[in-house]
Amino acid sequence: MGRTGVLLLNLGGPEQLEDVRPFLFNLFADPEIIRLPSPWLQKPLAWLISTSRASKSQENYKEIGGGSPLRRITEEQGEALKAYLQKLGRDVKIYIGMRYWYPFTEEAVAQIKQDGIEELVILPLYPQFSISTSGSSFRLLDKLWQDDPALQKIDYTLIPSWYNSPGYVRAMADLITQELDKLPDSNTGHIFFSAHGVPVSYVEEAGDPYQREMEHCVDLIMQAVGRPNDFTLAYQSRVGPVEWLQPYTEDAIKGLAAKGIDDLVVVPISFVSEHIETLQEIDIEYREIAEEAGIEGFHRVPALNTYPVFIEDMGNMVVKALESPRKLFSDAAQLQKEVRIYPQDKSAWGLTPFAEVWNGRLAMVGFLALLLEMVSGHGPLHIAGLM
Ligand SMILES: C=CC1=C(C)c2cc3[nH]c(cc4nc(cc5[nH]c(cc1n2)c(C)c5CCC(=O)O)C(CCC(=O)O)=C4C)c(C)c3C=C
Ligand SMILES: [Fe+2]
Repeated sequence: MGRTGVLLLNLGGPEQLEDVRPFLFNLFADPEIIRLPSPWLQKPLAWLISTSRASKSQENYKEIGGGSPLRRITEEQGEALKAYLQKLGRDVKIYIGMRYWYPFTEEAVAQIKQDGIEELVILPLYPQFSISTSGSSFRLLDKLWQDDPALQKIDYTLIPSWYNSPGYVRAMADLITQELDKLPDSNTGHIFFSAHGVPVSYVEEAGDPYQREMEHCVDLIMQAVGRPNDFTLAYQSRVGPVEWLQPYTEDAIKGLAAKGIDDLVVVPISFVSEHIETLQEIDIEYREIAEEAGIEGFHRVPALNTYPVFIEDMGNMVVKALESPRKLFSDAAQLQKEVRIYPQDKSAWGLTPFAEVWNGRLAMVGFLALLLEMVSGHGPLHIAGLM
């Protein structure tokens, strides 16, 4: 058996307040996050949005202690995974590749190369596939692999999504039932799945399987919970002026309050670690909305973090992948056929006269928009919901 590695892919988050603006720049510079008709606009727009959004975003990070816990938790997950694999007799090196902050995916891949890894399992820490998350990381890996013949020698297996993996479903059901059992009447708590949203166009135009996988995932978890409780799936954290998947979490909470629901058991479902959208958005913002709307019991199911049933499931997925190398890769190839991940590839590249004129005009508009924002605090980016 050759040297074996597991690459855990994640989003990354700012560790201190000074990191927030450059982190946001990296995020918005990704065409899988903001889809523009021309790649030339990507960086100017990323600069504009990150500059104008930074202070509001910093306020939110301040409320959770000044930075994201994502790196720490991902490292803990990696250590727990390594220990579990060791128990199974597998000596595996774990690498963490974040998409928008340290340790960057590029650094992890350079280390994998330096360590002479021969067999690699690539495991995104997103249970459901989205163009905007796992898709973006896969695209980056694809580019790194294409540019480097040494990487092409690695025997790798990519796990595109795993929302239906039995251990993951069981782990989610365990944490939900533990929370339900704290209620005076465990059968009446309304189970409220709050998933990170994506724009509707990702699903309807680009073929993102995210919503389909999310709905299937919720059904599987509810079957595993095996209780008579009612449930809702809603989508949170929308950014910008376009339509995102509905129902929106805040509207769904208000709707349930109007129906007289007393106990809401909120389940963060699209992500396996605590992060700003659980600790700030759910625990502070949505709690306030729920309480103002008259819901007395707002309970939150913790994220999986290093919950042993979940870590063991990750370990079992890794072992399965190692025992059937490249088998799961065909799923990913199929996925790439179904999902139009790279719409920008279709547009003409190069500094054509058309592109030059429009980039110049848009840069001027952008600059004026930013000035207006800064002077008045009520410019077009506020109106568009990007600040
Ligand atoms: C499955 C999870 C996620 C999906 C889908 C997703 C899509 C998505 N996100 C944005 C914009 C932002 N995301 C931000 C932070 C952030 N997002 C996720 C997860 C998903 N995003 C995580 C784990 C984090 C990091 C949290 C941390 O602890 O630091 C942010 C920055 C925070 C903020 O300013 O609100 C933005 C912005 C878009 C536009 C998008 C789909 C197109
Ligand atoms: Fe996000």
